[in-house]
Amino acid sequence: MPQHQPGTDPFVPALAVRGLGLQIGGAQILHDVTLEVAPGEMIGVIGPNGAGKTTLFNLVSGVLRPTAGTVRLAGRDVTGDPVARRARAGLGRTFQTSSVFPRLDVLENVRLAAQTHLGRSLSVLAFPHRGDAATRRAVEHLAEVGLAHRLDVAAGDLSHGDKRKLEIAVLLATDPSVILLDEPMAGVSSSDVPGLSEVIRRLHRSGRTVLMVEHHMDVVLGLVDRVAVMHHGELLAYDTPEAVMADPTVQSAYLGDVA
Ligand SMILES: Nc1ncnc2c1ncn2[C@@H]1O[C@H](COP(=O)(O)OP(=O)(O)OP(=O)(O)O)[C@@H](O)[C@H]1O
Repeated sequence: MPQHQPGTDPFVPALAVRGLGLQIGGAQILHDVTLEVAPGEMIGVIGPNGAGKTTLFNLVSGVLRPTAGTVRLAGRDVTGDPVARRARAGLGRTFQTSSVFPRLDVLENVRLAAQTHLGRSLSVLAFPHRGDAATRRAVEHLAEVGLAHRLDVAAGDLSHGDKRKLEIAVLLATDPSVILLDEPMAGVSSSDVPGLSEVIRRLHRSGRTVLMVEHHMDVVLGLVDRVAVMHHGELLAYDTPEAVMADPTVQSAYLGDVA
């Protein structure tokens, strides 16, 4: 059982999406998506290309505004809030493409995020030292993702798998209660997949709430509590991996498409 983070109420969903829709021009990109995620739960979001997975993440994180429905974080309606306010409310997100500063070293990438979160100025000239709060926090998060031995390496020199781990450490430095991972395995070599999966598994075990869009079915099914299956902008199924895999509608609509 995942531990619940302090201050979270197990009876209030960490994330609740109700009747969420997005219409652009005449196109219905997302239609009537309703799902709840309990504190400490890990959800996999799957579906064929163009099914609406990234759009769902964009609506939840505030990159896009829905034309219908609501988004609630720990019971609070954030539907009208911009990205930064949702981030302050505890929503953290990684993107499909790498977002690290390639010329800065691993420690500096995370220290900057920690420093910003702790309310200090966003400056690499803030004369950091190993004992300051932001640096301590950065080292802790880098240990959590298994990069404690690579602090001085330029982020641009890391493998794709290690860059993904670094992005997760950057995210952890902002202390998110709900984490959205958008295709964490994208571009990662197959030899790096097990290590990265283990890092994600640890995020879950530490009690954080995680939603993950991922095409690697074996990774998703081995990690998550429930799977949300998207198809043509709608939520086709939302259940345990076993139930979803056994669902004939899912098999024909999704698994049939990708076979
Ligand atoms: N701003 C937009 N304007 C018009 N169409 C859009 C817009 N954003 C997304 N779409 C369309 O909506 C559909 C869903 O796209 P989305 O990127 O959410 O799918 P996805 O499931 O994440 O796909 P993938 O697995 O390829 O990343 C696609 O057909 C896409 O072309």
